[in-house]
Amino acid sequence: MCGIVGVISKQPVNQLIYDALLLLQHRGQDAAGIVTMQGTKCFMHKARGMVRDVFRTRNMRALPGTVGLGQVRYPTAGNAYSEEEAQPFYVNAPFGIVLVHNGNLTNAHDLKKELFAIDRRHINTESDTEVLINILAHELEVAARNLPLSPEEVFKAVRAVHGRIKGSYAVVALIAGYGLLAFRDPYGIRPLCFGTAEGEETAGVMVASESVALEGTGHKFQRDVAPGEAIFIDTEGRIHSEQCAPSATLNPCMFEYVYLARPDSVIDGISVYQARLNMGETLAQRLISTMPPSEIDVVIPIPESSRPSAMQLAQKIGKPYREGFVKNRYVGRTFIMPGQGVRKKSVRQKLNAIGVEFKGRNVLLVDDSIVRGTTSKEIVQMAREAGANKVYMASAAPPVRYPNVYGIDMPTKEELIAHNRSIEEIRQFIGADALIYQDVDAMKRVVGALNPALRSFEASCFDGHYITGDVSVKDFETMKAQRAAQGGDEEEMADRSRLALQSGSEAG
Ligand SMILES: O=P(O)(O)OC[C@H]1O[C@H](OP(=O)(O)OP(=O)(O)O)[C@H](O)[C@@H]1O
Ligand SMILES: NC(=O)CC[C@H](N)C(=O)O
Ligand SMILES: [Mg+2]
Repeated sequence: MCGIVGVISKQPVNQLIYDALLLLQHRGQDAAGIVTMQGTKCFMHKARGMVRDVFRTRNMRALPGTVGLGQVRYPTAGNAYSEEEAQPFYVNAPFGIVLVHNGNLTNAHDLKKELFAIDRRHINTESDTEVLINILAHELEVAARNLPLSPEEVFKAVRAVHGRIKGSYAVVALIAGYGLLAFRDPYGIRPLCFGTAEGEETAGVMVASESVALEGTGHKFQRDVAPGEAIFIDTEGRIHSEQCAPSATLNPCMFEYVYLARPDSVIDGISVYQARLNMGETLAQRLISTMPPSEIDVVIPIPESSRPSAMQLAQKIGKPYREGFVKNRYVGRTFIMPGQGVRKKSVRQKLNAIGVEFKGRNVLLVDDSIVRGTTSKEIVQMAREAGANKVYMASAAPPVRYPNVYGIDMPTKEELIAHNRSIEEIRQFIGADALIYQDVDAMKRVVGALNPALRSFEASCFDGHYITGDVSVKDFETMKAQRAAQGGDEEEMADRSRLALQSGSEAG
């Protein structure tokens, strides 16, 4: 996941995009970038780091114009440490295009070769987003016959793009002098929505990954972009839209509801907060059928994302909900940090136990998910060090057993604690006295119940079913090789750690 935003307004958009990116910071902590457009001229600033570190006053002043877009990056392809792979990407022909992307292309490698062999386009980085912008550029070149470029020609190009790229993608692009284009993959895996602002001075349209970015910047949520749909907002602010995929279906990523998104966002008609409450409720039912709640003295969430589920679970089993860990708000989200060394170190820097909540008690720790087991292993140990009698652990999500290829950085099964391990083996690894997991079907049922029109979710990391149907063993091998090629440069890791620790997280 990454956070993306695009806006067309009557007023300068630099501050608006900055504010929206701050609201999306929880989706990417590695790099940030903004492009604005004045007339047909584009102005760009992007760098590694969190939004507050990347944009200084002088950078903001150098971003004029009433049209623009931005991104916060959480790398899933290429290199986390490369400044060149920070987004937005730019190509000068045709027209001048700037693009931001949330998602992951599964055929980026083949497309890269194809782009050179057929289109004679050179790709200079390992980023799948650079591939994507070049595919869009090529298809716009083919579709645009006469000037001026029409919305129909833009949609024709998007139809061709859907035909070539595979995987997950929510995209916002600027076409210099013409407007803002947004589209979502035909499976609707990654989120994208848009809203409008009223008023003589402030009228405008914003497209963003999450509704929280719209609300927090004074935009009224209009609707989600449909899977396969493209929306083109011309420089006058007129909204054109068209379905550009022949058989689109909605399969939002389940991990957005589990962990990625902010709880105050609504994605594809489902409140993320309510989804987490519901997961807490079914987890409670499962717990009651596994062990007598009378053995538990207190329920303690592992901040931040597990709070709604833990709260609901505690209420359901009739036990007190207490805050036993304090989160250092100046440490970012650990799961989306690159490199296991940094993640491990950051758990202890991020969370600290309040002794009085643990001493002599049987505690049930609740987390939203257990992925690599980094957090739970450390936390269980911290609870014991704080004097807990028994330490039970519950996960509001089912075991994460399969790699994700759609924009969550867990490309290899070997790094997943639940891969090829029984629940008992995982329990031993994290050192808990008992371990309870959510059930996959129960999770789909209770989250799905919040939008009856929704038929399915992209939940491959839990059920091993890859919705796009074209992910092969070769793709996993390629991702594994890419990861290995990135290596674990210790200096870079230390650098990353410093950056992450210096920056505050805006995560909900
Ligand atoms: O098993 P692991 O590999 O440790 O990954 C899972 C943990 O990582 C996330 O927390 P994170 O600190 O990223 O963010 P949060 O503050 O939103 O909970 C998630 O909420 C779990 O706590
Ligand atoms: N998490 C994402 O959406 C990543 C976008 C893109 N694949 C990148 O690595 O930059
Ligand atoms: Mg967490």
